[in-house]
Amino acid sequence: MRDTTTYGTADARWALEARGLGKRYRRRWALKDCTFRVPAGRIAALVGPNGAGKSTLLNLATRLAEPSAGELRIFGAPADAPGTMGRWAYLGQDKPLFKRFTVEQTLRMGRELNPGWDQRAAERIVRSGQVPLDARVETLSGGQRTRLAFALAFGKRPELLLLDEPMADLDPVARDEIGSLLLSEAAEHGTTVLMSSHLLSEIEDMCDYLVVLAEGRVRMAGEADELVPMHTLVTGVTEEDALPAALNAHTVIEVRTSGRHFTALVRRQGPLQGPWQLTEPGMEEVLLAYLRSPGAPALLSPTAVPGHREESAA
Ligand SMILES: Nc1ncnc2c1ncn2[C@@H]1O[C@H](COP(=O)(O)OP(=O)(O)OP(=O)(O)O)[C@@H](O)[C@H]1O
Repeated sequence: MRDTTTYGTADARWALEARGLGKRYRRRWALKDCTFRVPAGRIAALVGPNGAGKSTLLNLATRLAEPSAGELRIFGAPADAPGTMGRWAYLGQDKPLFKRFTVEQTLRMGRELNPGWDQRAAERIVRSGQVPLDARVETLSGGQRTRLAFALAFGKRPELLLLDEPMADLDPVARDEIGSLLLSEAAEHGTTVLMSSHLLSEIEDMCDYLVVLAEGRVRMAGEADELVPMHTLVTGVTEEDALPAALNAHTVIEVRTSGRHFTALVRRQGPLQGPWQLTEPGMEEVLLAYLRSPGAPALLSPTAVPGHREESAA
């Protein structure tokens, strides 16, 4: 039996906190030794290549799967503690809705199943997308269904919204609309969002916190504003067909060469001095480099390390 008594109000500042979290399917670890946290109120991206463990992490948070190791806390309480389930809403790619229900009946079901239901918010979301209340779900377009699924999720008034590539099947216009809707609803209610996505431009536009997974492990986690500026793109000429030795003082995440020229994304460990051209990478460039280099040393900003200066998230 797990301890459900030790969490207090201070811990609730962390929407998610994983310590040594792991999930094994037969002999293979889908998620291993994951330790990170996400402060409440952030729009966090969950990024990683196919098979990195993103859905597994969301399944552990939503209790669709049980951890094989470690623990996961949601607002300071174990994910399986009584009462935790009412604090989050989950939206996956498949968006299970009853096809024969009308939009209105779907919202009524949301109201009947959820004690804290916010009918006004749910209706505002469907109406702002011109989704007719009397239309049957089976007649809605993919974008309209996604909007209805968002209305169900936000109507629950969750403190934490967990999204597994919810916009993957939308066209660019619908994606932009739903993205704006998500940001404005989350800002209005102070909702924490953890959103898995493969679209780096979408992440750069929407997210202020990053959790990067590769091969089941956390490769990077923390405030985007802290993590991205720790990196520099270095362009120069190789020395004897290799990266200049002076760069070894830094953490080289990724190197690409073309003839005698190299471009390296490095995590600075001090001043960068040499006959090189230095540029500041954007979030997308940093994420791409980490996604292409799953073996790169992990990077967690202090906010993302459980137990580290708790006051830093305030
Ligand atoms: N129910 C399961 N049984 C066995 N293996 C599983 C199961 N679910 C996931 N896995 C394995 O765990 C690993 C992580 O899968 P997961 O779906 O979490 O990755 P993902 O990052 O969400 O990938 P994608 O971007 O493709 O959706 C994969 O190797 C996958 O095959």
